Amino acid sequence: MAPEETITEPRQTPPAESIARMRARIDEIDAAIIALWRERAELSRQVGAVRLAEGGTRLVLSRETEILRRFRAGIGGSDGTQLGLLVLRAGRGRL
Ligand SMILES: C=C(O[C@@H]1C=C(C(=O)O)C=C[C@H]1O)C(=O)O
Repeated sequence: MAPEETITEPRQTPPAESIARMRARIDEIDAAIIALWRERAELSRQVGAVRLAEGGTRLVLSRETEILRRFRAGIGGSDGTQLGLLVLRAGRGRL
């Protein structure tokens, strides 16, 4: 077989290139998480303000419990709970 006819394996992406591509996506994901975090905190703050203005409570524990359950189920174990607690705190403030 002439050299120009040699069948070669598809060129593997060099590790540095694939790491750079994955890191670019990680950076996009982080930016999305930060934007969503800020949006959620602002919405939570607004809901709290409306409820307080109507004479309601700052907290709704049944809803917080359900949110924490989702974080625990979706992320797993105590990390899920911890993250859920941080998300809640970002909006309604510390307990
Ligand atoms: C935003 C609200 O108020 C508080 C904040 C919550 C939240 O950040 O998800 C949930 C329950 C409430 O303790 C709400 O009731 O939806």
